[in-house]
Amino acid sequence: MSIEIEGISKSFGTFAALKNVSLKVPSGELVALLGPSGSGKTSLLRIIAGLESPDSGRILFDGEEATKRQVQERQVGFVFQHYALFRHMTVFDNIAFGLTVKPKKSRPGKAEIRDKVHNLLKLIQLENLADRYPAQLSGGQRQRVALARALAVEPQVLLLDEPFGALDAKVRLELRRWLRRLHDEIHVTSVFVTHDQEEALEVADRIVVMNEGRIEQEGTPSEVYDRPATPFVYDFLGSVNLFHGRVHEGTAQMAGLDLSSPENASAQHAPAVGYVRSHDIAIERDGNGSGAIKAEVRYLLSVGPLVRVDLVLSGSDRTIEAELPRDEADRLQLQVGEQVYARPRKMRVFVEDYQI
Ligand SMILES: Nc1ncnc2c1ncn2[C@@H]1O[C@H](COP(=O)(O)OP(=O)(O)OP(=O)(O)O)[C@@H](O)[C@H]1O
Repeated sequence: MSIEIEGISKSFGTFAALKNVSLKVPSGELVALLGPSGSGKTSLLRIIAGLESPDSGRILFDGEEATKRQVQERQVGFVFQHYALFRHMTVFDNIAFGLTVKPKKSRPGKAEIRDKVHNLLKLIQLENLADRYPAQLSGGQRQRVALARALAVEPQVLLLDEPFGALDAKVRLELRRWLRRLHDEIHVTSVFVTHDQEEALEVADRIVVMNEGRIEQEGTPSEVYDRPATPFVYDFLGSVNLFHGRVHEGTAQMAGLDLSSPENASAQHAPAVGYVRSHDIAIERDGNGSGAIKAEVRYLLSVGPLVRVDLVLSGSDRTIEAELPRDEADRLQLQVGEQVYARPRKMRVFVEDYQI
């Protein structure tokens, strides 16, 4: 089922949590709402669910107005960060719950419920744990059961609010990959709230980046990562360095670099900021050719397969951060305190309201 969100606004008292948000979620897609705390992700999810009503705007399911529909009529399944399973019920009974409380005329028979729960147990790969109680499961297993419980009633839409937020990093990683594979199998339209960029980039078909109650950008993971539409998106999706400068005679000049910027010829002397991701800064021993900036190595830190290098730009006290594969760092044999050259391989320049 497709979801259309048209011009939704929502305030709590005088605080505007959502400001005229519009979004289309095509049927069968897995969409991540990504943004910092307080950006309005959960509010939007709750409005889609019918747990909250908007002050203005409309929600359409498959093109039909659903704004006034009750939660029960919307056929949505939820998984929350702390979706407490029923403690006194086994895994089997937890998953079966939604089916057993259906009105008699639409309730499946016992045998049908049993088959369905077994199929779901297979789907979440917990076939052997049907008789356990929630307290006898790990956090990751509990969230898988919560997902199976949500899926048991065959929702048209699945809403997930930070479902892996309470789990440790390794389990989170496993579960998000598992969720991606699961979605490839079942294709239920899903909206997934997260503040974790990596999680969104890895799991979602499309990412909606939210900030202060508005959508900053939406697109495929590679679109939002490789072509951030705004400085906010650049900053939010991965570590980034800022180079401050000005536009002069059609060229953006920053930190001793000249960047040709024909589109910008009209914005003479406008302040400009160049954004470069840490992994797009190369370090060289000799800065042959243009485009390299002299810098001093201030700090080196190995993080798994990468080495983080803090560099102080020569002639200023500004620090930038480069990220190198470990073999590249080994080859360069960098030492703290020595002079090197930093070369931004890819820079995106934002001049006031528009970008180059
Ligand atoms: N029921 C409420 N009453 C008052 N303010 C609320 C209510 N619900 C949300 N807010 C406020 O609206 C803003 C957006 O909240 P929301 O939970 O949608 O953000 P979020 O992006 O999901 O953040 P988080 O990741 O921290 O959950 C926040 O400033 C929050 O304090």
